[in-house]
Amino acid sequence: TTENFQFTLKKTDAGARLGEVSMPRGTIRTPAFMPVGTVGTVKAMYLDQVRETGADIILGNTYHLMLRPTAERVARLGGLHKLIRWEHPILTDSGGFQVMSLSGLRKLDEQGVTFKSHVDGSLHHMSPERSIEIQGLLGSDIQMQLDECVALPAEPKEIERAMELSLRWAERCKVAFGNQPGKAMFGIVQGGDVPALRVRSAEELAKLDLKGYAVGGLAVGEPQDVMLKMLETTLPVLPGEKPRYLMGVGTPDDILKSVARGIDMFDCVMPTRSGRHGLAFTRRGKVNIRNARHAEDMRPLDEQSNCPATRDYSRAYLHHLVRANEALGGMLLSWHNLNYYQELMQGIRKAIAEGRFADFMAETIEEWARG
Ligand SMILES: CNc1nc2cc3c(cc2[nH]1)N=C(N)NC3
Repeated sequence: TTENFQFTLKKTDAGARLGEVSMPRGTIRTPAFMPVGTVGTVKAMYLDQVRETGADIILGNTYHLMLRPTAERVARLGGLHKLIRWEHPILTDSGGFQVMSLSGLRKLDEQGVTFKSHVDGSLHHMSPERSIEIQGLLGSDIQMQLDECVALPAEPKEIERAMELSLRWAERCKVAFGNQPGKAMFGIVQGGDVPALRVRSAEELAKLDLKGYAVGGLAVGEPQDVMLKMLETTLPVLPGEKPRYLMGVGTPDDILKSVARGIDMFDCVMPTRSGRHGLAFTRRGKVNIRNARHAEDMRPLDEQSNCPATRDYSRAYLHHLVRANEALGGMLLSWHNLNYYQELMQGIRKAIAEGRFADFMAETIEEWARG
């Protein structure tokens, strides 16, 4: 680790990149999957287990934490890392996406957004400056700019207006963030599904010389081929020596195809949320453990795994727990899925290191299909 934020590109294999982000709190091996810890917890998991699965960094959310327990209280309690007992890096989203998707949005203007809390209906205002202030109070290592996310489909004029506002907010966030050597503020490329707007957003953000760049406004229900097309349009315009983060993505298939196009970092609720609903990701494809076919299947999900949830518990027991809506069901499947995602990332990193990523991707997708 270093006292500065440092991204090192170690190897490329066609479009895929092997790298690492070193920060005072630890090193992030990329391509990286970041478990989502929305309100200061990766749901149904102990953070020791999250670390054990191989996670180098987790996410927190400005929107949720500012509403409860509030950023000021987290700061009084010593910051998020101390409060939740995770001493490795934490990336916090800015609230841009959550305000649009979760709150009763009241007003959006040049200054910021005014919204009603989905927790208690109280009124809140968030400006780019306040979002960065909150992320600072939380002690976040990688802070995201405040952006305006437009739900697709949308009129190109509307997408352009939101993209240009997000660019102005990126500059204000850069000023508000100032100079914090061991930390980083990432910009977020917007532009919806309009290639020319994506390119302009990426070009303008690149001029700000930020520490890293996220591709946002995707994984909002658009088809995978549209998402991949936007990556092919956007990534070549972003500086190659900076990390690229695809927000909210995704399934194992999304991740493989996005790594192939040059994405370094991912976050998604998929492994934890679907685990709580009884869906297991495995090397042989998805297993809906609720399905009656598992009721007396004494096999574990994968006897070769080193994860206890995957190796030691029968599908029959997992089926029973999920059908009975028992907490242990969601706990074991979240643990299994996070471990599967990290094993996938480990396989991806190894394949890039050995110059065989294309084969790894084809073989992995083929094995899922075999079922
Ligand atoms: C689940 N899909 C998803 N797309 C996203 C897109 C964004 C985001 C979070 C997301 N999650 N956070 C932002 N601040 N902006 C863009």
